[in-house]
Amino acid sequence: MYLSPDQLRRCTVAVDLGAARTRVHVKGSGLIVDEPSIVAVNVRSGVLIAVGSPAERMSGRTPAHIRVVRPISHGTVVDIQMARRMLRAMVGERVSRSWRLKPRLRVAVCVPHDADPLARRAAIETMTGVGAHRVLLVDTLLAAGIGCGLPVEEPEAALVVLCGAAATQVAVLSLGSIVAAAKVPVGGETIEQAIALHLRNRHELTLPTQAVRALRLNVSGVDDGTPPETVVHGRDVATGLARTVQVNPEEVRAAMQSPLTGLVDAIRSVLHRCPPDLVADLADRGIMLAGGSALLPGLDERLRQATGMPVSIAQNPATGAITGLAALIEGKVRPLNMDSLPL
Ligand SMILES: Nc1ncnc2c1ncn2[C@@H]1O[C@H](COP(=O)(O)OP(=O)(O)OP(=O)(O)O)[C@@H](O)[C@H]1O
Repeated sequence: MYLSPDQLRRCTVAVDLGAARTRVHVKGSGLIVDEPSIVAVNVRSGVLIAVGSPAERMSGRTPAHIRVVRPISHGTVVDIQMARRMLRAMVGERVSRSWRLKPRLRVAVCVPHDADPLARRAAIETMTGVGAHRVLLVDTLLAAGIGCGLPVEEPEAALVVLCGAAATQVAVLSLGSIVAAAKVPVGGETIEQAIALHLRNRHELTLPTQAVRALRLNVSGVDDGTPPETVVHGRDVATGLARTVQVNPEEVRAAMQSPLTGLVDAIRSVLHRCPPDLVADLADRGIMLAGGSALLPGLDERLRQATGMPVSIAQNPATGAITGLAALIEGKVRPLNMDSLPL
């Protein structure tokens, strides 16, 4: 069964429910939401206290009656009620009401390539709960391929590596379909865990999640040369007291490298499952990196060395999937028949 371009063009809203960020594009208005997929809720009263960035800042700093919740995990809605409340709050009461009043609102949603029927159903129920009359599911990898400007509708191979927060998906696309794909549990969050483990072992320091993220992003911004040491504040593993240490960005970079081995293996396994003609196409075009974690320092170089193929980073890697989905509903993509995702 195929999703025709016409079916997608009748959608008004495109949604990417990511483990790290939720993105909503409304036809004619553009990207109206790009926020962390996090809510803070008062467990006594059930009241939503904060959504998106303000809720993220509360993470790890809340009293017992406030819980910070991530309703989406690994690209799958794990708490439908909370995901609906989060979406309503993010788009705003006025837009949310107009969705509910629209009698035939059609929404296109990205779902991971390997989403099982439960995960697909959860995405549909989340959107019907915020006013969607019909929900069309589009493979995130196809959307990302389109969003990165790859010619996915042509009879030639395009290799997209979508590096998200919790996982990385790899696919070879041709003729609007996925020829071979793989998913590995490697992403921005895995890298942060590796850095946290390194700091614990090397400096006997426990760092809050947000400090690890800041450290990683700090290191990402450092060009080659002699990077300055970074001062980090955490809790001493032995004494439990606050302590400050100086961390060399080079050691952080080194700690970030080990989880990436799984990524190279996934690319190799996808290429092994492709017909030789398609693999030959990729010798010139190479690998397209998308997703927020595509910006990890040295990732492109590491993949270049491991595969011997050219590697490029999408212009706006983090918004690749929503850009592609938006192009589909806005009718900006040349006609292509895409595999629809069965329920
Ligand atoms: N400049 C940067 N350097 C390194 N990593 C970054 C940068 N900007 C964002 N990231 C990381 O990218 C990840 C988020 O990427 P993205 O927005 O593609 O995820 P998502 O679509 O929500 O997740 P998933 O695809 O796993 O559901 C986070 O882990 C974030 O820390």
